[in-house]
Amino acid sequence: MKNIFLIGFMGSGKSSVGKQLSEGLNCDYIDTDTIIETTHNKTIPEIFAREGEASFRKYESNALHNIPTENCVVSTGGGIVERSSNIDQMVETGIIVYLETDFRTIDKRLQFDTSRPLWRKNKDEKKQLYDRRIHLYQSCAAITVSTDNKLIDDLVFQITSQVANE
Ligand SMILES: Nc1ncnc2c1ncn2[C@@H]1O[C@H](COP(=O)(O)OP(=O)(O)OP(=O)(O)O)[C@@H](O)[C@H]1O
Ligand SMILES: O=C(O)C1=C[C@@H](O)[C@@H](O)[C@H](O)C1
Ligand SMILES: [Mg+2]
Repeated sequence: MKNIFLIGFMGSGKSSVGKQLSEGLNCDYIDTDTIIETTHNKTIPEIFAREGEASFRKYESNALHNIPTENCVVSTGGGIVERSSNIDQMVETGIIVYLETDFRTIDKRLQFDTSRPLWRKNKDEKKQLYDRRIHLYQSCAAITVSTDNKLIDDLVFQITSQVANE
């Protein structure tokens, strides 16, 4: 099976959906954020605070470049599309699924979140980041699934059927 890369903004559900999707497809599961935290033995907020975002992006590209070449569902970090080399790798080696989610939905899902350094910014900055990134997600996705008002189970079902047609 080709790798399946889940992309989308913070809070779109890449990690929640990815785990269940991999179980349904009976394949391996990888979350690039988890790989980074395990490899460097630090939380993402610690990496951002001590080393900065640029360092985090290097770790993220390394994590992506070292995953197995097939049979994995990969939940990426929301900023994976910030580097074009990451996009190229995902396009060339797998099927990219974009979990499209309204900003208002994300704002609601992450209202009490403190684990995402880029979500701690003010609302205008977060909306600007969202507006800039949606074009990147849209431009590289083979499959787009809207997650607003959808249950994780239903998203897993929808993605499983759409991936089978690829
Ligand atoms: N379809 C959904 N319906 C309701 N809540 C959801 C849905 N998908 C995700 N959530 C909730 O939103 C929060 C963020 O989800 P998750 O961690 O899976 O997002 P993510 O896309 O992996 O974010 P990140 O880019 O930061 O890794 C969690 O509390 C999760 O339970
Ligand atoms: O959108 C982003 O840039 C991020 C999303 C998270 O998955 C983590 O990768 C980190 O908090 C950065
Ligand atoms: Mg995640």
